[in-house]
Amino acid sequence: MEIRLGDNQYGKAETRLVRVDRHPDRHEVTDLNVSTALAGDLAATHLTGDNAGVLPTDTQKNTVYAFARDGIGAIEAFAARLARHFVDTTPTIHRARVRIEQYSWERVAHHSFIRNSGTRTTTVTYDGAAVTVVSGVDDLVVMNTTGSEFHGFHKDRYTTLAETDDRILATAVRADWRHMTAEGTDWNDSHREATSHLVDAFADTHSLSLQQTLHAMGERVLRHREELAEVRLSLPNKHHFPVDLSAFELDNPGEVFFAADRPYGLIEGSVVRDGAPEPGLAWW
Ligand SMILES: O=c1[nH]c(=O)c2[nH]c(=O)[nH]c2[nH]1
Repeated sequence: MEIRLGDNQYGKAETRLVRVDRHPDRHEVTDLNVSTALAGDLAATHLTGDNAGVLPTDTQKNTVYAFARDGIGAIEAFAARLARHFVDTTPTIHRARVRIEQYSWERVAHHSFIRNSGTRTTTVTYDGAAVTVVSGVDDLVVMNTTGSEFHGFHKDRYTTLAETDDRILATAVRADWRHMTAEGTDWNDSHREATSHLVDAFADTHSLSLQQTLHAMGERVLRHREELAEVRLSLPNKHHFPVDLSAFELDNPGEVFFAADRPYGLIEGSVVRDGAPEPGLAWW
């Protein structure tokens, strides 16, 4: 019986990096969580413990901090710089994936900030030939207090869910969108616009299911942003159940809800532009 080493990768997960840009009139904060993953000729370390081809994860972490000394810029560009460096300067490394989460700080005074919810994300991969860029958001919490229905669903002997023509629809959006190319895009502008299209579509869509809303959100982004090829969405259905107040001889005309945190429906899907380039390493 042959047993072989399968796919593998390694890196430093969740390097926390904060950079302060000190301008005379104001400070700016860049607050990141950076994860690197490298793959290549790494059989020796797995099979015999020969580490000659292993760039330590500690070095990967140090590289993140050292590169930040020159400035960070858009996280997509910073991730691409790191990914290229690991592959182009380490003979055994043939692929790098750099994932960055950026926490949002809003300046309220010269050097004072409030942290906003919602995280900007990117995943950049490089295989020595092509850079693939995915941008996104995570934990973008949105709610519609009406304009959402859910009825007509399949029922079997275990179904107890009541049909509704008016419910709260709330979710914490995770969205990842794949760029057509790695060059020529204003990353900050593209990110701001794509995020605002997602939110607008969530707000504007009269929803018959969260699945329908998911499709509307992805479609809205692709219709407006020609630099994007595909949007993948993961939408937890943050259920809000009307509380039965009849025991207290009170009615509840859609005003008092129990906000459940689990379990939650998890609605996931992708919306793709016809004829877009193949994803390559985008989702690796
Ligand atoms: O928008 C919804 N989609 C579902 O698939 C589903 N299932 C469920 O119980 N509630 C909902 N809501």
